[in-house]
Amino acid sequence: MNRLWIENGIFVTMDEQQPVVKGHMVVENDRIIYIGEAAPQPEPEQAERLNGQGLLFMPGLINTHAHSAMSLLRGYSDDEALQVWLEQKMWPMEGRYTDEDAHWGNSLAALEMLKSGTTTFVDMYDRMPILAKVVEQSGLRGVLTRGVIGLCSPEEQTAKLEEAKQFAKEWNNQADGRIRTMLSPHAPYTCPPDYIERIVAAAHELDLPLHIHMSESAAEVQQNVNDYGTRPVEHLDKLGFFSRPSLVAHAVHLNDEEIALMAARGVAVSHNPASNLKLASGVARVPALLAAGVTVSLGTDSAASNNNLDVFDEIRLAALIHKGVSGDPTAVPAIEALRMGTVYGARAIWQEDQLGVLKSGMKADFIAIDIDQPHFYPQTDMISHLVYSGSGRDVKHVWIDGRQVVKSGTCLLLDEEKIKAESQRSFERLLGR
Ligand SMILES: N[C@@H](CCSC[C@H]1O[C@@H](n2cnc3c(=O)[nH]cnc32)[C@H](O)[C@@H]1O)C(=O)O
Ligand SMILES: [Zn+2]
Repeated sequence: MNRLWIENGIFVTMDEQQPVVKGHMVVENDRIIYIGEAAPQPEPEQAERLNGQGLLFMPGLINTHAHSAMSLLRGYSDDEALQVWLEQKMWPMEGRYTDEDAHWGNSLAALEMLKSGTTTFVDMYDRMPILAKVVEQSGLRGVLTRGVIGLCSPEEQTAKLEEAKQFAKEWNNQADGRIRTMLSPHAPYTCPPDYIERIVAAAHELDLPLHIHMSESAAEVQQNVNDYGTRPVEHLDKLGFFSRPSLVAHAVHLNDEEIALMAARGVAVSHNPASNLKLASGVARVPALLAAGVTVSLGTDSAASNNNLDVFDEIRLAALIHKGVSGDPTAVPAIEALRMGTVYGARAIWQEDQLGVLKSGMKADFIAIDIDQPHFYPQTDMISHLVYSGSGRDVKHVWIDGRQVVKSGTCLLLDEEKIKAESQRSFERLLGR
């Protein structure tokens, strides 16, 4: 039995009932068992005690769209349009990856995510067993899916789908339940309709959710209309995609009918503001999506189009850019942006009953921010400070499933120096291959 009793802390809970608590939190094994202003009664026995003075505690951040292994390609191709970046820069480099490269890219991402306060992430890529092992070791929580590109022979399509199914079956609920799995056609423009239908059928067979890149650029939407006579949302709907719980990344170019259809089907969105700005894909219609009742969460996309994995950046961008493009300073208020990185993230991966809120009975996935720094003074509205002044660099401690994984900025379960050195060597080998 492990017990942790935090005293004297400020807790930004994301719980509508008591949004900010100054006081105590008690964790037993993987769960929060108490949070409140008064000291817990009776006093927890044999608990490790932590003085929360100078710390702000909040739910761990949830990154709902990433490609961890691509961390090795950070800074390799900047300032290009999506299709050029993807087809001419990323794919050739990814084609040269070995298992070892994937391991170091994934480890680098795990290190960066943990240290900047992400406790759960969604990842779509290949060589997924390698990432699953990194998740297992690092203590992270992940929703993992072997993404498949269908621009290949029917035999290769089948082999990729089988690999994706196998991975999903083998790893679902592994790592003490911290790993969940999904299936994912990469995008409507990289998977022919009949292949998407086969993937949807497999998701029904295995009872899994689906993930996909959708309506990221205007060119992609136009191509979908030219090739299939419909825009991507209707196209996927006709293929049965939304008959499964689904999470779509980007969703930048949507019309009102598409937003209404997504709301009706319960489709969740991973909004990736930094990646969309950098690739000049456009700005997603987040206020309209939220108004329609669509769950909007936040993702970094990969470090090759971001170029970091700091979800605080996405929170801040989400709170800023929609004001800028709409001319309405009340668009996406701070608290709503913070929800997108926590509660709505949990909802987008169908784990809102467990994650995203600090409340008795929830999983003990939480982070401690060092607020004894100039940019957090005067200590007034801490939600405003987190969104508009904070960053992942302010994260001091991280717990996942009640286990401390980052202590005073150091990852307890990963070898930081080795990961940095091996990532550097992997990248140099990739360049020379
Ligand atoms: N290599 C696999 C597919 C891996 S899915 C992950 C893919 O998503 C690509 N990717 C990363 N970010 C984006 C994005 O924003 N839009 C579209 N594709 C992306 C990434 O380069 C990678 O090729 C196959 O051949 O089946
Ligand atoms: Zn992506």
